[in-house]
Amino acid sequence: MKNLIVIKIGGTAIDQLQPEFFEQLRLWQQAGRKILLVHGGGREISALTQKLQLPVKRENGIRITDQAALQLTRMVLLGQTQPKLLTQLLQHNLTAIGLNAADQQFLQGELLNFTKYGYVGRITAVNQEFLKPLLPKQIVVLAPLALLGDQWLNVNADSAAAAIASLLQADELFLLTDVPGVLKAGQVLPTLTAAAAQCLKAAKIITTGMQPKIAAALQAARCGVTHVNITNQLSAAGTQVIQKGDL
Ligand SMILES: Nc1ncnc2c1ncn2[C@@H]1O[C@H](COP(=O)(O)OP(=O)(O)O)[C@@H](O)[C@H]1O
Ligand SMILES: CC(=O)N[C@@H](CCC(=O)OP(=O)(O)O)C(=O)O
Repeated sequence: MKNLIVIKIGGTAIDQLQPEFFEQLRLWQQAGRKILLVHGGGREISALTQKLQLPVKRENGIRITDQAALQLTRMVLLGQTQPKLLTQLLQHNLTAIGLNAADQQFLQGELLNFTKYGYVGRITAVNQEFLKPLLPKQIVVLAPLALLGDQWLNVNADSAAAAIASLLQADELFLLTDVPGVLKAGQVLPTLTAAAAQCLKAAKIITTGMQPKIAAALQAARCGVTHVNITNQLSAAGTQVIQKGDL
């Protein structure tokens, strides 16, 4: 989709959005760019899980999601995180609409590995006919959930944003997080290839939530999204994740 920018905002990053973020969205909209926001909410899901004295189980940065965890995830993402982001957009006079996977079968998915992760999926289809007329007029805000038939699936938000950007052939994907990019010895790496990421993972320099983020970014770069950046602000390039011939 021409002129499309997909921005993923991590659960922590939502609480740290600066006025410049909203100003940039406004400038892009005025310039005719289409904007789709995918929000996380992992920290809030874990907080509620702990409050209810249930175990928080993760593997490779992915939440192991049984029925109870799925219910909590849906509650937090659609009842707490998404309205919080929509309210901030409203406060900055930006027109936005929040959608979930079940609206016109908006986001469809498939299971990742039920034995390992439970009801965790990846996004396989976006209802483009429904989306197209919405996008020029408003910012579309999405939670990282998908439907397989009538079964809801929890999707890592980085993976959701990358899949959506790939399926829609976005020009740009920003993975906004709470760090200025991929760090090595305290410095932001300006670029990152798959091969470099593998070495840094083996050296335990890339750990926890940064692992699925980089995997998602590489996937989007491979699928033809022209610019893929991991950063903490839209005005800073942070780390550009690039597709190389050595994958
Ligand atoms: N090499 C690295 N560079 C930067 N952050 C890293 C690295 N390795 C692990 N991390 C961790 O990854 C976190 C970002 O992932 P995550 O917490 O899942 O963010 P988000 O909620 O925005 O998706 C950082 O806050 C940091 O703690
Ligand atoms: C399968 C899986 O792990 N889903 C994530 C969805 C939210 C998310 O990714 O939020 P952040 O981007 O804020 O971490 C979760 O349950 O935490």
